[in-house]
Amino acid sequence: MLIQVSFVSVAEPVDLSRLSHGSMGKHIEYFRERDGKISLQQARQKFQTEELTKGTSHSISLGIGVDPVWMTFSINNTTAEALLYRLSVETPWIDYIDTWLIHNGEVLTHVKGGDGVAFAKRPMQYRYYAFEHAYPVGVTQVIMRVETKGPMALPVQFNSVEKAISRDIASGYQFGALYGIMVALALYNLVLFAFIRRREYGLYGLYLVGFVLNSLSYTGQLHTIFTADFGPYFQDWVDIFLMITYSVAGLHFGRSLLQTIDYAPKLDAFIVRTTIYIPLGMLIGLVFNQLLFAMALSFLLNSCFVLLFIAMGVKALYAKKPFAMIFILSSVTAAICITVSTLAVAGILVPYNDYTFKAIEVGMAFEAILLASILARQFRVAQLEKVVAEKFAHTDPLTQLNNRRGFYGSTKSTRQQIVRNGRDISVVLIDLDAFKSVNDIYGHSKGDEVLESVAQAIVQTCRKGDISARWGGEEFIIFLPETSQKSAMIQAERLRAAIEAIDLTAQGEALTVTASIGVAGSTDGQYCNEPLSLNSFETMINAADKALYEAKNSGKNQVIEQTAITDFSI
Ligand SMILES: Nc1nc2c(ncn2[C@@H]2O[C@H](COP(=O)(O)OP(=O)(O)OP(=O)(O)O)[C@@H](O)[C@H]2O)c(=O)[nH]1
Repeated sequence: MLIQVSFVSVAEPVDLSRLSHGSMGKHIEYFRERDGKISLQQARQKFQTEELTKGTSHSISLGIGVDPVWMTFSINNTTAEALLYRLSVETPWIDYIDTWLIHNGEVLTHVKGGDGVAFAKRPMQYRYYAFEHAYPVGVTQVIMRVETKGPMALPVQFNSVEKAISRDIASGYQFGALYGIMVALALYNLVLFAFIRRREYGLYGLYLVGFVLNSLSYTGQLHTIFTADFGPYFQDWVDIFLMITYSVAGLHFGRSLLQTIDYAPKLDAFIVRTTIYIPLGMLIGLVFNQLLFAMALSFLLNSCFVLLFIAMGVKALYAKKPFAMIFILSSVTAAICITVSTLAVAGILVPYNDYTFKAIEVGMAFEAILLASILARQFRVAQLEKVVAEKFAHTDPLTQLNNRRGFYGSTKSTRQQIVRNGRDISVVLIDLDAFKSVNDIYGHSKGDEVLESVAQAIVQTCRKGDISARWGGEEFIIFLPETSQKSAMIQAERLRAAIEAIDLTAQGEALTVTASIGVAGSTDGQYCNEPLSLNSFETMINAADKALYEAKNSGKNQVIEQTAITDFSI
């Protein structure tokens, strides 16, 4: 009878011959240690006499800042020999875990661990609490006491050692893939930043590095690799500072990408202040050794992070910024995934399992990739803008002809070739007559229309190979390769007539436009009695200008060539 009573409240033992691996969550019964610390003996009594709560999912998730928990489950080794199994609690932040194995009423072993215990003293040098034991034939009761300041999420796993090792390998691959993508993206963006010096690439790189460090830290991996011997005190502080690196870099990346300062100055200033004051508050916490205070601030920043991201996206959408929608999509996805993981860890609404625990990482990876796609598109837009800017640097926006810079650039190679071959070049300079009065009488836009029409007339009159440009306000120039001054005169006269014939009306009346034209050029490869040289081009333009001046002074609407000019020494 007594034996029967003692098993009433303890769940059926798990048969090891049928279990090579799995979660113990649904086999566990537990109670909370509400009235001060109790001994193992007292706990054993409670397990036998009190009503216990049964686990319902893979993890016993009870929330943040809760009383210590006593848990128990039993396993039954029905084989003929002891079996080596690994017992683990797969949350790395649990402060203290004590496990007792009880066989035939005797305590076989007591294993202490948790991140409150120095890494070197933990039962396995591992990122979370785990130990291996050869379970003897028959029933062994496992009793655990867990105490932690952080979230009480207790996914208890019981695996044969082979299975435990293969789970380790699988999780190594998963983390490797995740961090591999993140680190590759981070390096790529940091390299881009080093070469093209755009802040958003650098900040995005830092954001990704921060994310990886944060993940390494809260999954306990950092402390098994880099900071194993630094002690739990150091680890706690490192954890909370690493937690905020990605949010700080991420927020500044968002500001820089969306240029929030231009259309949401208050939000922008709030973000700047948040990313200064919260880390500052944490530093003060460090100086006064107030871990809980600093921890609360880091949680606050990380919770605000996603909300501020969404707020930036919404503001950008209202301001009709490109990429705003995809920015919102990425941050909302991340927010949902972070919420899922947080609720699962806190034991509220969402069941705890491998997927819900890792949702935060999947969400962040998804967000990182979407943000990378924004940067890639932005890169493309910047390239297009550069091409357009380059075009405008050489083109007059009103007439679409070359400007001065475009003119020199596009004539250069032809000039060099002609000079080498001893052939002819000519220059025609055109200045509209009394153009000021067109603006004054009919307005500036009519003046613009005239300039466009003249540009068209020039393009239509030019032969293939001629290069025209807007030289100044109402002045145009044409470079005529393989053309002697004599031939240039004929072409200039044709152009003068074409300009005069432009069919324009203003205020219901015909508007006649005329131009004065100066021409200068070489004959038989000679210019000013010397073979053409590259220098003679400037001299030729000046000579055409003088001829133009002459045309203006002697009645306008005419073409004059440089022979009328006697002084070439410009
Ligand atoms: N609409 C318009 N006007 C321009 C532009 N660039 C320069 N102008 C005008 O062109 C006029 C040039 O005037 P002036 O240099 O006195 O020349 P003009 O009236 O043609 O006189 P002459 O050359 O002596 O026949 C000025 O009124 C400028 O404002 C432009 O892009 N669009």
